[in-house]
Amino acid sequence: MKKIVIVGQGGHSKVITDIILAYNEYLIYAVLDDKFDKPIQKDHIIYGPISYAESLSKEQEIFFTIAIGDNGVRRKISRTLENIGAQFAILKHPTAVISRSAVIGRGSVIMPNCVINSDTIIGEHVIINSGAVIEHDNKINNYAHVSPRAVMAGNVYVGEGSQVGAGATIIPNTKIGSWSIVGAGATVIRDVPSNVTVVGVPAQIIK
Ligand SMILES: CC(=O)SCCNC(=O)CCNC(=O)[C@H](O)C(C)(C)COP(=O)(O)OP(=O)(O)OC[C@H]1O[C@@H](n2cnc3c(N)ncnc32)[C@H](O)[C@@H]1OP(=O)(O)O
Repeated sequence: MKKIVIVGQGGHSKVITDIILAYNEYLIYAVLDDKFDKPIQKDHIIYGPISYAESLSKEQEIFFTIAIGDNGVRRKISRTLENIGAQFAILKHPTAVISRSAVIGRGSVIMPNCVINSDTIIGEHVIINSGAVIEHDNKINNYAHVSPRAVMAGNVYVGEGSQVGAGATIIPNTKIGSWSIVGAGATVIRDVPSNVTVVGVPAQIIK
């Protein structure tokens, strides 16, 4: 079995652990978080600070997953790990329904009960959270997060680092810029620029 290192030990990390355990592809080898000051071993798992990734990355057949929900922090850590040559796992819960023509980038996580339809492209280090529906021909860029039960209709574009809140709906042919936030429950009916927050039905910019 391939070894996996989970970076981050918060709520998001618990769900990622369940996804790893749902498959027999990876063995949880280490959990890294800066709440640990030095590496220790417990129940056959190494717990240590994130800086310990450098020694772990030199081992054979070892993969990393960044189990941190904050998109900016995930980007920062991914860059640090890339610089030390880390390889990233793609994690897909067995209940997710994913089209054969969909493409999923390294480091991305597809949570339980998601649907990802034809010709959709999911970038790197993206989170598609529980029960989200990503219809055909979407492009979800690096470090984005589609929260639980959000619905992206056909041909939606989500820019780098943006978060689509829980239960939000984006109508077809709509573009969300980079590092924007769509509030929980919003319905987006027109393009959203970069670096803004939108809420409501229909969604309006509040920040
Ligand atoms: C497993 C997981 O948990 S995955 C994580 C899923 N997370 C989410 O879905 C969170 C999505 N986040 C939200 O919806 C947040 O409320 C945000 C980001 C839209 C706004 O948060 P903040 O920037 O802190 O704004 P704040 O709470 O100050 O609200 C600003 C105004 O917008 C309103 N507002 C905030 N969120 C929403 C919303 N989702 N829908 C409608 N109105 C909203 C507030 O009532 C407030 O209105 P007021 O000025 O008239 O009082």
